[in-house]
Amino acid sequence: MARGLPKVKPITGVKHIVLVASGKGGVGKSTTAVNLATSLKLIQPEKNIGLLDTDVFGPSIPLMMNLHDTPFLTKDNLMEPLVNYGVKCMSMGFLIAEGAPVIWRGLMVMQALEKLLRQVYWDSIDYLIVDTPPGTGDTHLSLVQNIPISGVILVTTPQSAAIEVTKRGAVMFQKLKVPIIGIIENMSGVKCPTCSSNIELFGKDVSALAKEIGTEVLQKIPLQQEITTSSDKGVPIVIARPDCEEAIAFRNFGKKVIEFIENIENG
Ligand SMILES: Nc1ncnc2c1ncn2[C@@H]1O[C@H](COP(=O)(O)OP(=O)(O)OP(=O)(O)O)[C@@H](O)[C@H]1O
Repeated sequence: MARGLPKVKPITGVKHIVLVASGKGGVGKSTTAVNLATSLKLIQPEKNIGLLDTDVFGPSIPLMMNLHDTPFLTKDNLMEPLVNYGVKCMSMGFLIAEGAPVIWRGLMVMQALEKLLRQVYWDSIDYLIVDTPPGTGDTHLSLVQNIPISGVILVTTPQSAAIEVTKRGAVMFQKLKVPIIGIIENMSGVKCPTCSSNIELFGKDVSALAKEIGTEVLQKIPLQQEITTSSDKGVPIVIARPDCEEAIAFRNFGKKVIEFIENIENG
């Protein structure tokens, strides 16, 4: 290894780390991470699931998981994750006052990330889902250089602007030798409230991108108002309306992620 590069070191107690990333902001990355983590717990209740929010500037997990307390410290000065829906969560949002802006330089962001990676008492976790900031920046590079990552999920909307940056993200992860588990096509269409036909809002074909980067579209998630309203209330759609089409789609996606991890475990 070149001098000065950090060494990849597991997070104590954590078996598998899955990143959720997107090129563009606002495409539903946190929504995907939250519904994936809660789906994994619903599908495999015996497993321990963690959700780590590494978006230091715009943490969404406290709102989406309805967690607003400050973590306790263990006697070894490690932060105890907060738990909801059976998922252990950690976020910068637990450590700063709600609504307060984070005005930090890069170095401070890296120190915060180090804290989130190394000073959390996860105890024992089978799958740690890591929500990342939008784009491909310092945080992504630091994650890849510091912790072993089983795979990454790319989230995009079927819109040229989003697809283009997703491709750049994919190339970055490929260069860094992080396996791409697949793509989530979010807001993939909207159901007409009168005739139920699918309206393709953005109209681009994400499967072409998937083919180009040698992966697959794991799941299409429609644009559905209830995803936003339940998410804003701190209840992921897979918990709020487990039988709706979107919740089934998220669970289906969760099964594919489990399959991917089990394939790694079985060599
Ligand atoms: N399929 C969907 N249907 C309806 N609303 C959605 C859907 N996916 C996400 N949203 C809503 O869109 C908004 C943005 O979603 P989210 O915060 O998950 O995106 P993000 O990519 O993580 O954003 P950021 O760039 O801030 O990290 C949220 O209000 C969320 O509830």
